[in-house]
Amino acid sequence: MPADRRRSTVAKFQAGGCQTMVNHIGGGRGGSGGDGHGNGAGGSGGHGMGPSLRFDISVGHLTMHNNVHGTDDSEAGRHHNQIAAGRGLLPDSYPGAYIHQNIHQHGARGIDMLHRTVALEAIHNSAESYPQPRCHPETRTRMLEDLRDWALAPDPETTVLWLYGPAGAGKSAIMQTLAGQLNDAGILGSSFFFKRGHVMQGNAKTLFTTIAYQLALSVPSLRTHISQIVESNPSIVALSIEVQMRSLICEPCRFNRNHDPIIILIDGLDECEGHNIQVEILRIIGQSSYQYPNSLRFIIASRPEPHIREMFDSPFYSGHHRLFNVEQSFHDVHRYLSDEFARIHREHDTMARIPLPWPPADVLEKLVRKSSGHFIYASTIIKFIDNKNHRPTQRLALVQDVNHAGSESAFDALDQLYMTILNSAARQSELTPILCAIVHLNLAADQIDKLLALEEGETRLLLRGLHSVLNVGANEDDIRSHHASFLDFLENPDRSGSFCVNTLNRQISLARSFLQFCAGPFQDHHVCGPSVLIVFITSLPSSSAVAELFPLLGSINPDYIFDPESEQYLAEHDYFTDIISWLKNTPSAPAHVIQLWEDYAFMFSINAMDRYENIALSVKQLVSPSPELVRILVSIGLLCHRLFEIPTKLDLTWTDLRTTLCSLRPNFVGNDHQRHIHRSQAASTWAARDLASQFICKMVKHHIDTGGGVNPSACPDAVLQYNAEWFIIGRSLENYYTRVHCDLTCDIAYLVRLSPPCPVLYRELWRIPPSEIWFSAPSGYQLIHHVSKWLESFPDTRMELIMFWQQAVPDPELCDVNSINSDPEYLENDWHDCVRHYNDMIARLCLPDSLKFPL
Ligand SMILES: Nc1ncnc2c1ncn2[C@@H]1O[C@H](COP(=O)(O)OP(=O)(O)OP(=O)(O)O)[C@@H](O)[C@H]1O
Repeated sequence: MPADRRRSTVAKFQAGGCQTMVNHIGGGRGGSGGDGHGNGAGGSGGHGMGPSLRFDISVGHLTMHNNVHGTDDSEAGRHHNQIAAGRGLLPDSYPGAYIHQNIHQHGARGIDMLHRTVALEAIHNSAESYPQPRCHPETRTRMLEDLRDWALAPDPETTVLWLYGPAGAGKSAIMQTLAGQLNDAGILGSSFFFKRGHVMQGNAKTLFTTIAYQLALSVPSLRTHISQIVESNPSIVALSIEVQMRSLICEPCRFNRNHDPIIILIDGLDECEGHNIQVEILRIIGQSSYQYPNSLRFIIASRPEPHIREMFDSPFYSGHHRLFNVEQSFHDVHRYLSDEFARIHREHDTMARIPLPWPPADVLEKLVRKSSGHFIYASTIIKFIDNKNHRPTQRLALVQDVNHAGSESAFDALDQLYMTILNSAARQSELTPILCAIVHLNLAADQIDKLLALEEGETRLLLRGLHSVLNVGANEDDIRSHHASFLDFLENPDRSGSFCVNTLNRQISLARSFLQFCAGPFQDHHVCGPSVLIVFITSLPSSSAVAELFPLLGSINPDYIFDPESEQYLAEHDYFTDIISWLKNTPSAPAHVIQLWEDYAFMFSINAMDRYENIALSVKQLVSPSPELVRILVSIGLLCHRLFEIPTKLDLTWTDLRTTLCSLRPNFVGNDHQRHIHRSQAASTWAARDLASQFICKMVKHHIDTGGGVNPSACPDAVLQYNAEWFIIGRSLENYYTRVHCDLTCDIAYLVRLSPPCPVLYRELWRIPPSEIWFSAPSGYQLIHHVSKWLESFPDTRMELIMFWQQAVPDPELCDVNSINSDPEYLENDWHDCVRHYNDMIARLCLPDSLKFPL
């Protein structure tokens, strides 16, 4: 559209372009004359035909079909003929009218035929849909402005706009308000508001005929063409919607003389019967935008149902549509609520003594938050409170009482909406466990699949029907509710009935699935941490009803409990105390399950004590710890291994680790399997020797198993580390393999340095293939450094091994000898730090000083 034309359109918009015409026509008797308007003089009444008088009220500027047969010569008729030439507008109570004779005079018999088939109630200001939802003043202003700008843009990049948002977000109110504004400006082509289940508005049969009918009346240059098409082929109204679109809308639009954009609004596409038809409508509209790119502009509003989204996401629509999200607006809802509360305060007699502001600001804020920025909640409570038969203060109190269950609830309308959505979903019985997991555990779709042992993708499939209340998002995103009120609804059995997620049976069933999942092999780091598990389990009543969960609580895979990712959460709050006291308070909780959790709590505190200041640790005085215990302590304190790695690194079971470590626990009641250490004075050094020997064997074995090659997936330590850091983007197993290999070489270096001079260990070091030593240059230099120092403790000088390793450097150039990692001073400092760390730990555990390494 040229700039000046656009200006004229906008000017029309701003001016409102309204002409008021009031047409008094009485049924049964001749109508009284219409009031004069513009140049027209008021006409005298026509000779009415009584019952045959018919109004078809439709969009503002267009039609009041006054089929007053035999009254063509009435004053009223003539008068209307004069004013109908413009695209005037009538007040809402008297939608646009101009009399049919006008059409007849232009030979528009086809329009008359069309008129008999259209769904007048689907038009934006139809009497039947009164009162239509409208935007409260000063709300959605920016959105409405953006929509108008898009619709009137002179050179649009797209001609189809999809306005989407969850149930009750306010889409229809926006579409109604926009239709009214465009109509006021005389630039609305047509509108169609679908209505679920309605005989005329609930299906696609009349969509395009209704649109064509309005176009014939709103765009003068199309009128004759549309009329002639229907006249020459009356059966068009019964042909396929594709043919109707092409013949009644696209073809005539080629004759649109003024080239102004023809704006067509379609609201509630998701309410049209049949998903396939909805998609078909989009296909037909999309096709028209290819074929007639500049004449038609469609604004289509719907909930974000997957099949509609998929159509817009498909290559067919790619680049041809604009997305327009009806976002939450807490500001708008606040505005609406405060205005409405003020009005209620003004209008209700019982409010005279209630001080303003009412409700107080904090209550208002809470209500705004509860709305989640969508209007459905806000408008529902206002309708409930604004009831002249009740005191608004009491009604507001009921709204705030979420547990209120009376004959009449504040949320009846809301509940009906949610029930309709849930009842129309497929496979409802399978839906409730998923809803339960969403509400209680905040999970993503793929996590729910795993937790409930569903086939991959099943949760997403089952939730397809609930996109208007749930934001399912990408696979790894938590599923969120669009409306906070939907969660309240699901949690209240009086409101959600069989969909309620808060019944004890449902919660126990979810707990069972959760515990079964955690009892299985470790699958995933991010499904659910122990903190989530503990919070959920301890939210269950401490009654015998939960007895079936005890065996499962006793068989959780510790990999889940000591998962490094959960460590921080567990450290922030004493979840272990919560579960232990919950178990102790629950009748018939078995003692061994309580002890197991006490052991876990103790192990966790040893693991985390030097990383988190708030971790309290109480230990018993142990004068002669077992060699196994010392080995584990060397692993934790000197080599800084974390608990989750120790079973793999030291080749232990979790039970071994638990029994050994918990022998330090003050009231440990397991098998006291501590053995006295023969050389208690040098327990640590012998533990270092044993561990060094174990790690050398591990390295040699890996070399043999992989034929000297690099095989990351055959290295359990690398796989473990790789999985533990699943959240790091761009990580590769190869990197972890290198890191683990480097750590192993470094561990051997430290352990050998701390070992007593031991010829057996010396011989074992010879078994390490040189390629393993130089797999990573810095750790090779580290090994040479510490083993050289260790060899100094031997009575005789043995430096052949060091020379052998040095000669085996594959390419000294490649090995960054100047790197800080091979600097002797750095190596010494690093080693000292580790030894000090270990010695501190021994002190904190109140173990004998003899266990410390000399520095
Ligand atoms: N801007 C607004 N100002 C005042 N009331 C509003 C506004 N937007 C929506 N409402 C009210 O909120 C309720 C829900 O709005 P609406 O029907 O437009 O939502 P919707 O997104 O079309 O919902 P659905 O997807 O269920 O069709 C209605 O009662 C409506 O009148």
